[in-house]
Parts: sequence; structure tokens; C-alpha cells
Amino acid sequence: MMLAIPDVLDAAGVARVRALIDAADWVDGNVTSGHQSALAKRNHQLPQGSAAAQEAGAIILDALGRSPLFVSAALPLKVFPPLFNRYTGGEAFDTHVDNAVRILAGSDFRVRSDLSATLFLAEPDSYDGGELVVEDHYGVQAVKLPAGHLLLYPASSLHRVQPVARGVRVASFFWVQSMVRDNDARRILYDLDHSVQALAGERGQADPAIIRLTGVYHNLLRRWADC
Ligand SMILES: O=C(O)CCC(=O)C(=O)O
Ligand SMILES: [Fe+2]
Repeated sequence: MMLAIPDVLDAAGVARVRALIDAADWVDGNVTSGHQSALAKRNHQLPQGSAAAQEAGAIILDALGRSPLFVSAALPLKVFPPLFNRYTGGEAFDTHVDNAVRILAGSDFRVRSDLSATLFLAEPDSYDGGELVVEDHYGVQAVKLPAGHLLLYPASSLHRVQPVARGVRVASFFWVQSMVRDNDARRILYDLDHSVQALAGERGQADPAIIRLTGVYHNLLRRWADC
């Protein structure tokens, strides 16, 4: 499932993150690449574990936890500490697939990448190009979102970032291991949750049918979740 989640960070949150990361030292993006994607990647990143990345990453993790849409769509079990990238002067990231398992250097923390995420941190009109192009079963989609918005997409999909011809594209990116590994099952739960919440808005949470449907949601989650 591919989903744009608006306003994960508000304008003040984007400004706080940008102030932290803009002042830090950036390095060649290939520090975190697998063998195949190293050939495809031309960008810059904050070093993983740098003070700026950790501080800005904590702001993002906190915001994700407060986003009902993110929680409902991703059903997160583990989130890889957010990384930060920047593309300018024609830099791009050609078609690649993300590594299935990400291991945090110097620790035993590992995340199976069920979902990939990009949190846009620059306004779309401040740069040309830089679309995130994702290929899934339903075709190819090119996405460029306002600062503070997040794109969640299956980590199994082929994707690329178009060359940035003007300005600077700044983003945070990370991977999510979901409690529900199967994309289709996760999609069913998301649709059900969404529909039940909409109905509950009309009928109230105490409506007997809403209570039973909420039970159905949790019983499916109990069936499918690995925690
Ligand atoms: O910059 C992005 O939006 C995506 C980055 C990416 O695909 C990656 O680092 O694997
Ligand atoms: Fe990627």
C-alpha cells in the first residue's frame, strides 16, 4: 500500500528539524548503501548516529507516534532511526530496491523493512525534479509532497529519486517493520479501521454494531500480528 500522510510535522516541527540538520556536516550518501544501490545513489546524507541525526530523528519518531494515520497504516513494531538525505546539482537515486533487513551499526537492533518512508523536508516549489518514483503492482507513481508530509510505500517496490535540477531536496527516510508483515492483510486492517472510525463518527462509539466491528478489527489484528 502506498499512502501520503499529511502534516506529520507542522511548520514549526519542520523548522526545528531543518535548523538541526542544516547546521550539521553532510557526507557522501553511499555510507548506508547496499552493494547494488551504491551504484545508483548520488546524494548526501547525515552520518548515521551523528548528534544532529539523533536529535532530529527523535523529533520525527515522536511525531510518528502521534500520527493516527501512520499508526493505523503501518502498524509499526520497529522503526529504523530516521536518516536524512539531500540532493542538489543534478543528484539523483536511480532505480533500486531497499535491503530487506537493516541493521543499526554497532548494535543488535535490526529491522525487517516491510515499509519504506520518506518525510519531505523542503517545499516542492523550492526545487525542480526530485520526485520519488515508486513502481508497484498498480503502475508507476511520481510523488513530491509538501514539507512535513510523509510517503509510506512497500519496501519491496522498485523506486528512484529523479535528478534535482534546481534547488535542494531535503528529506528524512527510514524503514518500518510492521506487526503485520503481509501488505494485503495490513491494507485490509487499514480499510476496516478507517471505515469503522468514519461510522463511529456518525453513530457514536457506543453503537452495538460499531462495538462488534471494533471487535472484528482486533480479532483480525490478533490473528495476523507478530509482536
Ligand atoms: O530520498 C528518498 O526519498 C528515498 C531514498 C531511498 O530510496 C533510499 O535511501 O533507499
Ligand atoms: Fe530506497
